[in-house]
Amino acid sequence: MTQDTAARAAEILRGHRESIDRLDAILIYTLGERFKHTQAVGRLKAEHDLPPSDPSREATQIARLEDLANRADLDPEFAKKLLRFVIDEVIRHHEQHQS
Ligand SMILES: C=C(O[C@@H]1C=C(C(=O)O)C=C[C@H]1O)C(=O)O
Repeated sequence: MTQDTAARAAEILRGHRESIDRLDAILIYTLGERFKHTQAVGRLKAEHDLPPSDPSREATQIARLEDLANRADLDPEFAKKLLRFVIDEVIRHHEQHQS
């Protein structure tokens, strides 16, 4: 590899990493906003004696996310695992609201 091609590759890598950093920030802020709403849902459920989890709502979301993932060129299995991970954390919060 010449010095020129190495410098060009380094520049391309830097550009990708800047984009990755911006997208990571979007992911974190988006998750923060999502958790604000789910915390409000958790308080509402606790006030009205509703169960922490809602499997039928989850099934609808998983089907929707699978479709979105396919359209976004994202592995649908990964998208489902990610949503499951997030929802499990939300349910844990809801259980804490009820105790
Ligand atoms: C947020 C809710 O509570 C739980 C968490 C969900 C989520 O994080 O999307 C979905 C369904 C519920 O199991 C809800 O009922 O809407």
